[in-house]
Amino acid sequence: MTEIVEHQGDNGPETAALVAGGVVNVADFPKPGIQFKDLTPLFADGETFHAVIDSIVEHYTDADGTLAFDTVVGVEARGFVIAAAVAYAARVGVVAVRKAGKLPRVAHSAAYDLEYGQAVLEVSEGAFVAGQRVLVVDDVLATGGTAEATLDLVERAGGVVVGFTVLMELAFLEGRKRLPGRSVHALWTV
Ligand SMILES: O=P(O)(O)OC[C@H]1O[C@H](OP(=O)(O)OP(=O)(O)O)[C@H](O)[C@@H]1O
Ligand SMILES: Nc1ncnc2[nH]cnc12
Repeated sequence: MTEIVEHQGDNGPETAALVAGGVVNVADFPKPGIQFKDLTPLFADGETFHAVIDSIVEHYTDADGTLAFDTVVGVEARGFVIAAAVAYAARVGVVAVRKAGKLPRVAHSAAYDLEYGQAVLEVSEGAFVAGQRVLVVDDVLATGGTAEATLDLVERAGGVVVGFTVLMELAFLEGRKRLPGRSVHALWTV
């Protein structure tokens, strides 16, 4: 069995503890051998969800209140929950990067592997103004396939990725190795 080593995460031990308290481990989902991290309890707890979203916005806000991003991207489906809340709290817009076949006006597609399968992600025509600063958010960083594909799509669509944030990073799957030179931010790392 993999030994789980807990680290505090980039926003400090209090935020890491909040995230940790909202995650349930489910063995053998969606396939045998996968330890699935279910963050739906975190989303369902209003105070925790609020604190976690505020913590992300604060991380990208400097001392005089200036935001480091112009828009937020969420990755289907769990990333949508986080992205919409971050965008609302920061008073910016939100862009959905979707699984194949869901968008009516596809500009770019990217096929990728994730921990338990393969998929294709797509971004809409006109999703970004050229040079727009983009924060990409998701719930989990595992192997990094989803993140690598999403960041590539954002850049092909004209956005400038200023950061990638997740609530939980499974460091033993080494997702950061797929994201060299990227600013990766995890609230809780195991
Ligand atoms: O780092 P990786 O190995 O690529 O895995 C991380 C991705 O896997 C999950 O999404 P999933 O595709 O299961 O979609 P869902 O949100 O629709 O459940 C998760 O929300 C991340 O997007
Ligand atoms: N183990 C895991 N738990 C939850 N989401 C995931 N996405 C990829 N791997 C995952």
